[in-house]
Amino acid sequence: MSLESLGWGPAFTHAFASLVSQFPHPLVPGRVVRQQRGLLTVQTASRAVLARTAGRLLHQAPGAQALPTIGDWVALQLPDGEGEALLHAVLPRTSVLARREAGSERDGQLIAANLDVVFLAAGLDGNFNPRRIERALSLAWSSGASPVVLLTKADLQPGAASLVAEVEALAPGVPVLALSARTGEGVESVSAHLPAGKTGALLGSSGVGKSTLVNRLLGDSRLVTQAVREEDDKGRHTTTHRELFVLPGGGLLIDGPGMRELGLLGGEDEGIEQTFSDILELAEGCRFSDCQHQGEPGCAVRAAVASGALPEARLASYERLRREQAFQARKASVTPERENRRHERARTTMAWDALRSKRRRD
Ligand SMILES: Nc1nc2c(ncn2[C@@H]2O[C@H](COP(=O)(O)OP(=O)(O)OP(=O)(O)O)[C@@H](O)[C@H]2O)c(=O)[nH]1
Ligand SMILES: [Zn+2]
Repeated sequence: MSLESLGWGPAFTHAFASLVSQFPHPLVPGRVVRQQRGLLTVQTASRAVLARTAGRLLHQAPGAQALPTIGDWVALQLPDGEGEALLHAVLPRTSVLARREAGSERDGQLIAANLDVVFLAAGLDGNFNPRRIERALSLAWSSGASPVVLLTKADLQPGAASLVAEVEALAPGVPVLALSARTGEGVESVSAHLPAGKTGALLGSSGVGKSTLVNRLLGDSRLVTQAVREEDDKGRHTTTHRELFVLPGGGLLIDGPGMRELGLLGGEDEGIEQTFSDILELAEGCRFSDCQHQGEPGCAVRAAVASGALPEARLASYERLRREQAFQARKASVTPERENRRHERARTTMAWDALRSKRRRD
């Protein structure tokens, strides 16, 4: 596989050449094509290897942003035989998509690097929310890549055309495509935005149809590119990896369950987020990113209540809903083992009670 087909260009050649001279051992360039937590797979011109980040890079890196992420071009020291390669350096990025952590001193968490296009997918079914698209757009713009909005599940929405117009109005100059991964309608216009050698990332909350779309785009090549799915130690499918797929037309697309955990695009609490977007926006101004608005210093939400900008009753109903939701989430997360232990304890208690009452009778 040539580096050019993975998106390599003259700027990288240049950066790599000046970097290599600083290392005593031979290095080869490659691109991070798969990431599962800290485990990276790097594709070089000759092969794909697992790579470990060199200790020096780990310790010298000024902040998390300097560490390798999916889409990065890196300099590797290949192993003599089998085994892991050592990743010594990350080449300067042309763009970087990071989760924003408002009010925090820390760097944003990296999502992907060296993107030309960021596809923001939103479903045209029940949860359609232009506000969320707006927020996601600002994140995409700040990456340095160009956003393209994908309105999925168009087959479920007879009024798709007017919603496209609505989104176009809030995002002047941004292509807005309606498509259906189910019928295939509009899917080819997605590939048209990703010519050979260009890299895109697909972002969107769970259920908007990202996997279905990727399957459509990949066609038969999915079977080749899809590696064995990892399982964690409990045999569950892990949901954190990101992968760079080569589309039949030569475009490169980063996707994976890890691409949906973008706070801005909403998750399970998106109903609440939607309803109380004003509070969430205020909360971005809180000093602590995990502020509970319970009297922490620098709390922008409490400040808004104090100034009268946010009615106290509205904050109270938001907090009540959050508590209910947290309770539901805890209930849902009772694991079988925990459930077993509870039964175990109940049986033991019953045995003791029986023994005690027997003693009393004796
Ligand atoms: N009607 C319709 N349903 C679709 C379309 N695309 C996906 N779906 C359905 O929507 C559901 C979610 O699709 P996925 O492709 O798994 O969504 P996802 O965004 O990958 O979700 P995660 O894997 O949880 O991140 C599935 O039941 C799909 O069959 C579409 O274009 N039209
Ligand atoms: Zn606060």
